[in-house]
Amino acid sequence: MKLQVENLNFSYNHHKILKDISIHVANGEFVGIIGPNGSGKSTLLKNIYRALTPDTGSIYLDEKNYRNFKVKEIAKKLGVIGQDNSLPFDFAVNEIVAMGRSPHKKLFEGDKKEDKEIIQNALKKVDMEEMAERNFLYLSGGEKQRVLLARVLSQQTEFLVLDEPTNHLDIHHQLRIFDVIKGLGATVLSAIHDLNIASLYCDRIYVMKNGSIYKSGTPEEIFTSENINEVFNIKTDVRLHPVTKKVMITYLPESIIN
Ligand SMILES: Nc1ncnc2c1ncn2[C@@H]1O[C@H](COP(=O)(O)OP(=O)(O)OP(=O)(O)O)[C@@H](O)[C@H]1O
Repeated sequence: MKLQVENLNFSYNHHKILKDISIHVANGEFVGIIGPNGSGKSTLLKNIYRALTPDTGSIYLDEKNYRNFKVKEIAKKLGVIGQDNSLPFDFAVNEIVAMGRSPHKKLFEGDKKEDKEIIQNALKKVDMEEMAERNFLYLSGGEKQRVLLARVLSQQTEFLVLDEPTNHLDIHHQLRIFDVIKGLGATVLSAIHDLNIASLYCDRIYVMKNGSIYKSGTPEEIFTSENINEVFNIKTDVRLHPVTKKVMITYLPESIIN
């Protein structure tokens, strides 16, 4: 499944937020979006997962214009994790994960054996099997995030749009979730704050600044000290890690290096 966004513009109350955005994600590619707070990452993803409607521009999924997809058709193809997981879900964890199966079913169709296995497997992947019967409302922020990830895994879509999917997770679960997502072989577009995580997992990265695409390229091309300084106004030391063979960024804050 591939995505193409062409010349997308979006405004909130006549205030232009996204300016002429064109991006593409190839089939099976893992693409990150990085950028400072307020640069427009979430707004772009919301336009892509149809929570917002662009002012102008086009979005294509496998060459088909988005406007020509029915809602259920999109839900079979596109799994989404938004930024806000404080949803008022008064349901058990396994019921929420089961919701991921609904695009694949008819109205009022119950869970088959195959659905139950998919749900169980999704819970296992995010380490939430033990909490399957717990009420979602009373979970910690990170546990809620893992449940919503399990829901999206149970949806079994070819394309995932993720808005900082691990921002509430401890480092073990961050790596575990990204390993799981990477292992799916799905097409992924994800906003990521942690530059080292982006470097580890992304094939390609778009950098956003002030509502525009500032640069795009491989992690090696994007993560230079110069680029990071231009976008985030910080000093860094960047080198290729001998074990991961990925670019690793060490932050050099003023109070520590002086
Ligand atoms: N509902 C809204 N109404 C008006 N302006 C909004 C709304 N939501 C976001 N904005 C503004 O749009 C701009 C882009 O916000 P967005 O959330 O897309 O940034 P972001 O890059 O995802 O930031 P962060 O890294 O903080 O999550 C910001 O200036 C923000 O204040």
